[in-house]
Amino acid sequence: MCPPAETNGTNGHVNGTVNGTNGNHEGYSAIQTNQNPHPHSSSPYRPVGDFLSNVSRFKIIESTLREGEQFANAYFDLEAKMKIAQALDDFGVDYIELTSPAASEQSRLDCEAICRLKNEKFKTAKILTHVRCHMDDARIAVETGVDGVDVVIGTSSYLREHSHGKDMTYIKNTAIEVIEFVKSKGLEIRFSSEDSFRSDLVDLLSIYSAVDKIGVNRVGIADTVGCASPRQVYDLVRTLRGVVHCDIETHFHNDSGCAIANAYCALEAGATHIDTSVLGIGERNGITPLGGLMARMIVADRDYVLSKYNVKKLKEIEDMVADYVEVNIPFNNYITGFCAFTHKAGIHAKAILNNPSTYEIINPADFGMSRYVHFASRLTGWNAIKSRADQLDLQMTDAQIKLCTAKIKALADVRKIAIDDTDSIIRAFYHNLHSQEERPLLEGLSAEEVKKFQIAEEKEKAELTGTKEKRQLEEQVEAEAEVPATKKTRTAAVA
Ligand SMILES: N[C@@H](CCCC[NH3+])C(=O)O
Ligand SMILES: [Zn+2]
Repeated sequence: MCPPAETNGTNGHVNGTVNGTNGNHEGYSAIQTNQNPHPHSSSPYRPVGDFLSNVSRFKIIESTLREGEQFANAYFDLEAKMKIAQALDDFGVDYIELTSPAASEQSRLDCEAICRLKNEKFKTAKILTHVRCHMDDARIAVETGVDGVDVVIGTSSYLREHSHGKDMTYIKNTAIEVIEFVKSKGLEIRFSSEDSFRSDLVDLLSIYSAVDKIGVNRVGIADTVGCASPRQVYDLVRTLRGVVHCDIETHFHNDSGCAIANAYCALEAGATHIDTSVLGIGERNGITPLGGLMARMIVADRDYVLSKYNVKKLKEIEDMVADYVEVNIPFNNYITGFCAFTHKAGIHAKAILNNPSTYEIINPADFGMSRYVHFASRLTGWNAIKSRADQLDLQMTDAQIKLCTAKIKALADVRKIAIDDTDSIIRAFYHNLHSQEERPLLEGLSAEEVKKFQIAEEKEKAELTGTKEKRQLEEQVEAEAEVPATKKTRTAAVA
C-alpha cells in the first residue's frame, strides 16, 4: 500500500477547499507553499526620493460608499454601508467618503448613522460627504455630523455647457461662498474640479489659487472620463503643486486603464491624497481600486504601507463588497485574484521553490495570501513534482522524480490533467518502484489515448534525458528501487 496522502497542510486546498485565502482554487492543480523568505528589508525597487514625491506619505480617501454607490450593480442598504464602513476603518483608511445627503432622504439618514458609528467605534477614519458646489447642498451636509465636506463642480467646457451651464466666474464665486460657510462650521473642506484634464489650465489654476488663498484644506483634480495618461497627470499635479499650499487630492477613472499608474504619478508629483474604491467600483468601469493601489504602493514603500494599513483585511473587504454588488473577484485581480501568486512554468516553479523573490515582487504573506506552484500541466517541471512528492511523503531520488515527471507531462500532452491525476501518477510510480506490481495508471483512457500517451511518454523521456542518458537513468532508478525505501529527512523543498 502506498502511504496515506499526508500533504503537509495542503490537503484541503488540493481537494478543492481553499486552505489559504486566495479564493476559488477548486480543482486547481497547485501546491500551496508555506514559507515566505522574501527579504524583510525594503524593496530594492524603491523610487528615487525627491522633494515633491509623497509616495511614502500618501493618504487614502476611500469612496466605495460614494463613487462605489454609482457602480451599475451597487445597492447598499444601511446595514451594508455600516459593515463596509467598519471594515474600511479596520483596514486603516484615512477617510471614508459618503454619498451626498442631498441625494435622497435615506442617503441623509445613512450619512448621519455612519457618523454616529464613527464616533462610537472608529479608530482612524474620518467621514466626508461629497456634494455639489452649491450652498443648498452644503447646508445639508454640515448638519449630518461629518468631519468634512468634499465639494465638486465641472470645469471643462463639456460640463459647463452641457451639464450645469455655469461660467468660471459663477463657479469661483460659489466655491468661495461654500468654502467659507463650511469652514465657519469648523469642518474640513475640499474643492474639486470635475473633468480636470479637459479643463482650461488657466481656469483651473486661477480657481485653485483663489480657494487656496481663503484656506481650503484640499483641492481636487479629477480625471472624470479616464482620459489622462501618467505623464499628463504628473505635469498637471506638479504645476498645481507650485501654485497652491494646501493638500492635493486626486481621483482617476479607469476607462483607459491608467487609474493606478495615474495615482502613483500624482503622488510622485506631489499629490497628497488618492481616491479609491474597493475593487475599483464606480461609474462605468470605475476608479483606482484600493487593492491595486496597495499592490503598487507596497512595491514602492513596503514599510509605510504595512505601518499604516492593515492589508491582511483586503481579501475580506473585497469579498464583502463583491457579495453586496454581486460580482466575482476577477481572476487577475491585484493581490487577491485566484492566480495572483500561482506559478506554473517549470522554470518559474523551480526558481520560486528556491527563492520566491525570483518571480514575485509582492510577498503574498503580507496580505495573508498563499503562494501556489502549479504541478499538473505539460509545462510542469521536476522540481514542482519533487515538492509535491515530498508533500505526499513519497521519498524518491531526483532521477526517479524526473522519470515520474516525464509520465505526468506525457499524460498532460494527451488531455488536461487535474491534481488527482498527478497525484495518482506520483503514487503509482512510487508504488511500482517498491512493489513491481503494475498500477492502473491509464485507467479510463481509450485505446487510442493509451497509444498516444505511450508515444508522448517515449518522446518526453527522450527529450528529458537523451537516449544514452535515459538508459543510465533507468538503470539508476532500478538500482535505487532495490534498496529498501528509507525515510529521508524532509527537506524544505517547498519554499
Ligand atoms: N466622480 C466625480 C467626482 C470627482 C471628485 C473627486 N474626488 C468625478 O469623477 O469627477
Ligand atoms: Zn468619479
